Amino acid sequence: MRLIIGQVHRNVLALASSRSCFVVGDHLPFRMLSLPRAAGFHQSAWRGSQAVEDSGSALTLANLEVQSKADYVKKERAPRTGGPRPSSRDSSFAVKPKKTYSPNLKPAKSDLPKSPVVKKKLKIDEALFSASSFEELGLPPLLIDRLNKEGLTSPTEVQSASIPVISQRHDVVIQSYTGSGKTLAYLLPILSEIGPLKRAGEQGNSEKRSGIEAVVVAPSRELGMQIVREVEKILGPDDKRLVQQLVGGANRSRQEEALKKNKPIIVVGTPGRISEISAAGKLQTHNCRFLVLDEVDQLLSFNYREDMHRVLEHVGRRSGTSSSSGILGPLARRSERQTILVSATIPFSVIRAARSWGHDPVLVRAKSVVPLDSIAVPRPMLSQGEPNTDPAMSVNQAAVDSLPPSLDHYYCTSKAQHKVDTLRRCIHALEAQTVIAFMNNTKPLKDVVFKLEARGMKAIELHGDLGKLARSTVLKKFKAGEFRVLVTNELSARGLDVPECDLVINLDLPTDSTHYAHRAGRTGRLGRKGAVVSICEESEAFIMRKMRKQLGVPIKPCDFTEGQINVHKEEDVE
Ligand SMILES: Nc1ncnc2c1ncn2[C@@H]1O[C@H](COP(=O)(O)OP(=O)(O)OP(=O)(O)O)[C@@H](O)[C@H]1O
Repeated sequence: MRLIIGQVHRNVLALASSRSCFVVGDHLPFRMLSLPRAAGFHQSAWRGSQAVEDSGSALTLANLEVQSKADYVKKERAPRTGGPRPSSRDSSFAVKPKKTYSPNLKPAKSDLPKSPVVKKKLKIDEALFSASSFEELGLPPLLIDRLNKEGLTSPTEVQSASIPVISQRHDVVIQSYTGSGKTLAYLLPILSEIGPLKRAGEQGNSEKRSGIEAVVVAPSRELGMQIVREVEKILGPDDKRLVQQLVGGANRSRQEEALKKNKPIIVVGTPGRISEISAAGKLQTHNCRFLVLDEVDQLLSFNYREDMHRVLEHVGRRSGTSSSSGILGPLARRSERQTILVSATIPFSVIRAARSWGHDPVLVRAKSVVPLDSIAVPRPMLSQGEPNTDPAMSVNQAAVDSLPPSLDHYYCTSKAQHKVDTLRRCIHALEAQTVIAFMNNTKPLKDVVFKLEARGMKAIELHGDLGKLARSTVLKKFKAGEFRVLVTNELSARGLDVPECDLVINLDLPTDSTHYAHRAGRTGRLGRKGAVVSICEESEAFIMRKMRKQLGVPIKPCDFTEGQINVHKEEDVE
């Protein structure tokens, strides 16, 4: 294996990419993935990756020659390049019979949720699930029992692709659209090897190891706590103390006490709190086998660089391994752990970082597994596949691949002072029951909540200025259906899983297509239907048209009158 050592050292924490990602190292060639061993079940994907490399074009499911269920994805995504979607899809919202709703005539109490709150059964698109079972993926029987007890019987596509590859000890980058089940895609292979549910062959190793065996890092407390709940669910009530949250905003000394008392095998936390406790010598992660960065593109942004540097330097560093002054530097230490990087949006800077950190790192997507060194720097393309001369108009491939196929996208224009009214009309017209409305700042959230409540629509705000307890209470109440609208900011854009959410509204436009994609992904979870409506001022409509081109999806202009949505004639994609 050829190492460009100098390059690695020079590039530690170098800033990279327009999205302010930093990378450790730059060019490290990796051994090619041994096909029969690691990706035998994805030969077609492999062939596809070769083609991609040759053509130098962006990596997509389509050019990976994926057949069968991938056709489903293709069919769903085909209209994104311009033409209108099949009418059956539009019919969910656009072709509803006219109702007699009139904002002036309807009494305010009609906005109140029907009481008592009855949770409707959510229809899940089965095409998202893989043909194989958890048994076929080689998960241990105890773990499968626990999954079945929680009602989880079939893996999703991304889980089917990830579990065998992680079990074969590859470092991986997992990219799959929002709500496709990425959390279990990395948790299940980890819990197959550590803790009380692990496979029989691993039991003998338990004495050799002690302490924390997996560290999961997430950018927000909410996401961190959500992952903790997921681990607790799988471990079951008797063993849930084996996972410890280390999120910011919570009492640090209590977390440190719990580490000492409960001796967890897995910790989940935010970068700041993990590095704080680690620096204080209260968190021993040197023997750690797994490091997961969930929402990796955000974690590698400039804001987190110091804390992430500590995490990357310490997790999985065995005592006795040479320090950073050693000739291999950070690479030697990295070799002891398996690194798993996860997000719906994987920019090329993350691929570059993963190449420099990993052993045989591979990119896992719902239908494919490809070695990272086969991925060329993407060339900007227009959505129609033509070469691009204006970088601002290029398709943002990372964002395109992150959008669930089951979403309908719309935008409408409104004067700033009428936006909340438009929001209400939109909710009525689409008959949405669980709505997340995004704004860019914290201050106006309260005002929107006040206006909605004044009209009898139950709404609540969520933002970072609320204390930890208040934040979790708000989320709990919203998930329980006590409020119809959650008015929030970017804090909730990533990872938040509220399966019932059937409508996302942008009351302020997101800053770019990646932010649009993460916000949009709060609905349409796990193949469910969902709609995204952006409410903008007339002068901002061009931004929506631009975003439509960058994302390659139809974002249709519309308005809401007489209690229904009127979709305007599809504009040609310019
Ligand atoms: N195999 C499965 N069977 C049934 N439900 C599942 C399965 N896997 C995951 N889920 C559920 O699907 C939902 C979405 O999963 P998850 O939050 O992991 O998605 P994600 O891909 O990480 O989304 P995001 O990119 O927004 O973070 C969760 O409610 C999770 O419990």
